[in-house]
Amino acid sequence: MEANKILFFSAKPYDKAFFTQHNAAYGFELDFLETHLGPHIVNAVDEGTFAVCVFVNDKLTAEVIEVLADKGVKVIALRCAGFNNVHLETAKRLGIRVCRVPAYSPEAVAEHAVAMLLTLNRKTHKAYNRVREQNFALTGLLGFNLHGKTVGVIGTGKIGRAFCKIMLGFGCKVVAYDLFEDSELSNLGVQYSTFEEVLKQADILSLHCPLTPDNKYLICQETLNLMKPGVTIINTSRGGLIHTSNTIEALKTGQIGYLGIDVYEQEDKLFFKDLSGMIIEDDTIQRLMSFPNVLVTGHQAFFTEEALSQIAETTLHNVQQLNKGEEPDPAVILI
Ligand SMILES: NC(=O)c1ccc[n+]([C@@H]2O[C@H](COP(=O)([O-])OP(=O)(O)OC[C@H]3O[C@@H](n4cnc5c(N)ncnc54)[C@H](O)[C@@H]3O)[C@@H](O)[C@H]2O)c1
Repeated sequence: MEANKILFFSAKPYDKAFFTQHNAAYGFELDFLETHLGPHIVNAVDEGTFAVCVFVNDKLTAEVIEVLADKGVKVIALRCAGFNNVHLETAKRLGIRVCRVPAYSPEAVAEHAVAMLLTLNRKTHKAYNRVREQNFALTGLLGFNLHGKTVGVIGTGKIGRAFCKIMLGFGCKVVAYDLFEDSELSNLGVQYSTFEEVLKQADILSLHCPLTPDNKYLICQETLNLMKPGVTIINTSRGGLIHTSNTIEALKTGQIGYLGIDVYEQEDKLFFKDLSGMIIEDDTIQRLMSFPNVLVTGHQAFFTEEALSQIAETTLHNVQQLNKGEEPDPAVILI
């Protein structure tokens, strides 16, 4: 019988729910493992597995991919956009196809960035706790309007574009920096400028560019010094864009007025896990979480029903095409 099984790694209950629901139209055999894929578990992949379905923290090293090839696995299906965790050369050499979900819901991430901003500027995170203790006093909850403020956007791809449009709707002035200018956004009123100029003008800065070797620690002491005192920074992109200890110093001096982060450089040891009963050894995240003007969420910007539906649908569609010997869209196929 032809292999029809997809084996999932790092599977959470919500992955199981959305993939099971969408699979009704595809009819694959689905098997879900909670563990990450790595050398410790790859031997458990059984023969007859057509595809492994993986997420951001699974480790598809050359060694792991060689075992997958030995087991007859034909496809590595990433249920995310990024693919820095897959050794593509080995997959290519061994004839394993690699597909991904390049875009699922830019609005999900853009709207989360806005949610973080609105939480910080109106202190709703504090108000929520306060009223639960029947404290209806307003002292300490003074916020500021977004209307009329200058919002700096770094990266105006799919997510940055959606974010710019929302901010224009709030009546903000939007200044942006990208390697490529988007004429649709310029026509809507977004003003492109140099990176330094965006930093100098922004009351609020939101990061929407990918992390590359060239832009690691884009936000560091040097660039923080260019910004307006009391600037608000939102990062829903990648933790490595921000130099965390420089940021903590800038929070202490007030150079950063508010910080909202959905991503953190050392997040792979923390995020997507319930550590509520554990001692966290990472003092940096503990220091960050101790500031009243810092909001941390655990890489949840993508986490909407619409995005999870799209991820399941695109992934199953990709695997089905490869299973039938059809060639998927170039945007989804890496190898
Ligand atoms: N928090 C989450 O849940 C989540 C989910 C999805 C994506 N993301 C992050 O969001 C990022 C953006 O996603 P996208 O779908 O908009 O990507 P995209 O490829 O559509 O857009 C990225 C944009 O950044 C620009 N860019 C690249 N390097 C730059 C630099 N050094 N300075 C300024 N601009 C630069 C590119 O030209 C492009 O326009 C992803 O790379 C990922 O890191 C986070």
